[in-house]
Amino acid sequence: MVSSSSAAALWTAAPHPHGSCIRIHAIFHQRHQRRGRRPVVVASSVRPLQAASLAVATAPVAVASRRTAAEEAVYEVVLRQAALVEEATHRRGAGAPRWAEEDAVDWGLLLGDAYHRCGEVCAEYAKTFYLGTQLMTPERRKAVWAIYVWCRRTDELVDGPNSSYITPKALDRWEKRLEDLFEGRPYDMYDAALSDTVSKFPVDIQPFKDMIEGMRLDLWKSRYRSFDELYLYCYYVAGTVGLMTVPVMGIAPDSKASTESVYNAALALGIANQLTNILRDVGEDSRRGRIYLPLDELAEAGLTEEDIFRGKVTDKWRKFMKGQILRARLFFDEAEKGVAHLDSASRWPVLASLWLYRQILDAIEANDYNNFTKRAYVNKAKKLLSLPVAYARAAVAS
Ligand SMILES: CC(C)=CCC/C(C)=C/CC/C(C)=C/CC/C(C)=C/[C@@H]1[C@@H](COP(=O)(O)OP(=O)(O)O)[C@]1(C)CC/C=C(\C)CC/C=C(\C)CCC=C(C)C
Ligand SMILES: [Mn+2]
Repeated sequence: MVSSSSAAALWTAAPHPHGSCIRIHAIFHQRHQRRGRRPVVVASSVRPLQAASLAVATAPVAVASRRTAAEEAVYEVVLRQAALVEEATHRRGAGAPRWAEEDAVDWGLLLGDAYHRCGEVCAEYAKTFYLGTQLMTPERRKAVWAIYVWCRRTDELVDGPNSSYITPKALDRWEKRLEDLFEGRPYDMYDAALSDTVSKFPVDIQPFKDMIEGMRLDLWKSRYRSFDELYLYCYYVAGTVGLMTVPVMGIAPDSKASTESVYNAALALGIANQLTNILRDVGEDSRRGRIYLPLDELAEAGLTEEDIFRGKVTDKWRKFMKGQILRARLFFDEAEKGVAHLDSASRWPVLASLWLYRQILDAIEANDYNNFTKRAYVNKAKKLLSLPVAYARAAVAS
């Protein structure tokens, strides 16, 4: 949660810069058909983990199972984003970056200031992550900050001090504003930074729209019947972040991995983070009338909604939690495999954030699965240590 002064800072209106008219054309399917590529068959090593991990509490991962409807929907976006990146690489090879043709307007000082403010917001809300961005190239660092700020603001709409005023209409307006900034018509300074970022990197608008969709869900949905439903929610609010950021962080030029597999790993990191968030916040969410746990799995474990509201740690609860933690760890494992394929300067912050988040799961165990009244957290010393350790690991991997 954030302080109201920070929230206010995020919402400060700023001058409307006159942007260039840069359009993102993310028409994966058309290109796909035009080039007569094979339909995409997802190899088991790169397919999302969702269906596989349904059986998490009882059996080893059954990777061969078919993709579910939610996975299909999410994977479409992964492919689209991957195709955009491949196209950008292709064009760069041909000596004509897509964005260079139209990027005629120099926003000069205004833009510098906009990015600077994004950095300040990051430093305030996410210190470790901010530190982790310091080794990235300035262009990449600024772009990740701009994406971070847009995500933070979007989350603020439904979780911040003004959340009680937020209606679906307000989210529609936020989405229109997103479309405008992708077309070079930013509304304020933070938007201007993102507008510049999406003109320079091959970022697709869909993950951003999907994050807003996740916030729409939060306005009315407080139960998830199955993991399939929960997976889609996690994709919307967190998996999308992976898809937004990989085009900026870059894939290592010498990586042999397919673009899709790197995106899958990025998606997995977002899902893992959100599942961890959910497991950490069970008590807090239940006090707001929300249960982000798959109801069918709760029932299978012999637990009811009442048990969640009562908040008593029982053996049934411990067993249930062990299964949920195992599933979150599987997603982290999947994500970790992808980190080595990122551009070397970007591995460090990603690895550090992965380790930090994963340690929240250890903390839940250390609290004897009492996530009703005890908040699982990673202490400052561990947080600080994660950066140099991740740095050393990332250096070894390059
Ligand atoms: C190949 C490979 C592994 C690439 C890595 C790709 C990558 C960087 C993935 C990032 C994954 C990530 C950090 C996801 C964020 C997940 C998250 C915690 C989402 C939160 C949603 C709502 O949660 P809730 O309301 O339940 O909880 P709170 O109490 O509000 O916390 C979010 C808050 C959505 C908004 C997300 C952000 C503000 C984070 C955005 C982060 C970035 C743009 C930077 C990511 C970069 C690095 C280096 C970690
Ligand atoms: Mn939130």
